[in-house]
Amino acid sequence: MQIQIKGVRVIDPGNIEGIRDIRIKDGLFEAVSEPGQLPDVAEASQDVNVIDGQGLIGVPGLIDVHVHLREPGQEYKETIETGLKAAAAGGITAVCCMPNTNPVNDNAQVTAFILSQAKKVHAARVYPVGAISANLEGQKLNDIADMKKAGIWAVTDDGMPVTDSQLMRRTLEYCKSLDIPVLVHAEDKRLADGGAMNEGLPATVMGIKGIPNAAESVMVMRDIALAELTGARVHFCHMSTAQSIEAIRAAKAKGVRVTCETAPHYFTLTDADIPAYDTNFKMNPPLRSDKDRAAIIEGLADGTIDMIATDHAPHAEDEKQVEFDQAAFGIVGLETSLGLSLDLVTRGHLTLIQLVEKMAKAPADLMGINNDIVPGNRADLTLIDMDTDWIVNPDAFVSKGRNTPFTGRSLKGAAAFTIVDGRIVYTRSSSF
Ligand SMILES: NC(=O)N[C@@H](CC(=O)O)C(=O)O
Ligand SMILES: [Zn+2]
Ligand SMILES: [Zn+2]
Repeated sequence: MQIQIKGVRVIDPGNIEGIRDIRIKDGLFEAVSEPGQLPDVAEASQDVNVIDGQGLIGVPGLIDVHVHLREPGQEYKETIETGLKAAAAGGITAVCCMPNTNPVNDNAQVTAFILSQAKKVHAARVYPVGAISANLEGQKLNDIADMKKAGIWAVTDDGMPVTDSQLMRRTLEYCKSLDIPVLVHAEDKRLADGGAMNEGLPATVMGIKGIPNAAESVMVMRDIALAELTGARVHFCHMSTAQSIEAIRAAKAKGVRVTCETAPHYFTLTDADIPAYDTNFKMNPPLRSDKDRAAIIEGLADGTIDMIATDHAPHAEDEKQVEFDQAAFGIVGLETSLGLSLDLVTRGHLTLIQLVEKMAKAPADLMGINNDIVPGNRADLTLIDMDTDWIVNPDAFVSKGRNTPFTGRSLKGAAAFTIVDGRIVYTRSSSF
């Protein structure tokens, strides 16, 4: 299949910013030219898919470095197929899947299984992340070198912190020698102490046990110290607090090799927005105060926060339709991420170029892949319609998960086309 995109505004930071015609062939970008320079499609062969790029923005395929696909083992929540299709519907061309499946992705067989399942699906790509410790138990280090050979690009015990600082030091030394990053779920379980939402007035009013900011930031500070000690690459997942951002800002200024992500809910919502006992607003880390939300936006704007990832965490209805403190932590995010993130541009917090850096370029840098829109590179591309107004309706989600706090929210901007490996894997229908 060939694709020709005419007159699209391309934003590929550091490479292109302007109107271009793009030709895609055999999975690769074949030509990227100033408008009017490509031969007319009528001259080309019949199987050319022509897209009128007018009014659309073309960006390198969006990459989400933090997604829970739930397969193997919890296919009732999500499968690799539904998750990768949901990603495509959200304009995301590649996802990194967390290892907290059942069995855990703590060995090369599970990694190979995930890759083989993904191969059957024509949607987003998958980049598996392996577990640090056997069964995420924080005791025994896995054979990370073997998993790397099978296809992982990073490790994490996400969902669980690595409580043992010595094990974390060994992990960082091991991963430094393999040149792969360690993704940190920063949580001090003793400080979190079984809490279910942010510690503060809203929790007190609802009578729900709170989780203090320090439950996150003390572990961020510990792992900055260990990154400094070992020289390893540390990436902090789902940052939610002002104190974490302050610590990472200082670490970067010192030259410590750390990066971090936040998720759309942390720059969009606060604990004061949680309707009484609504478990679709429950996730880990929890929604914080307005001061934290402001610090997250500031961190995105000044570059302290490198990227936006969803922490897409689908759960079944019966895991959410229980008392707040009993409900599963986590919300879905793949299909709302772009719309919510574009709001940062609308509100003037980020430029569109900065947003593309946070949703496509910085993730690629972390993973060591090149997603520039240049001839010869494989064609992963997201075409964004900035003007489309739509309302979040979980019943229309491609994901099996319906657990979103954004039901009924009006958003502006969405993926019009998602192209992976030179194939259109998603086209937005006009019925939205
Ligand atoms: N974020 C969540 O609230 N839940 C995640 C685990 C995690 O990301 O820590 C999950 O797997 O459900
Ligand atoms: Zn986590
Ligand atoms: Zn997660």
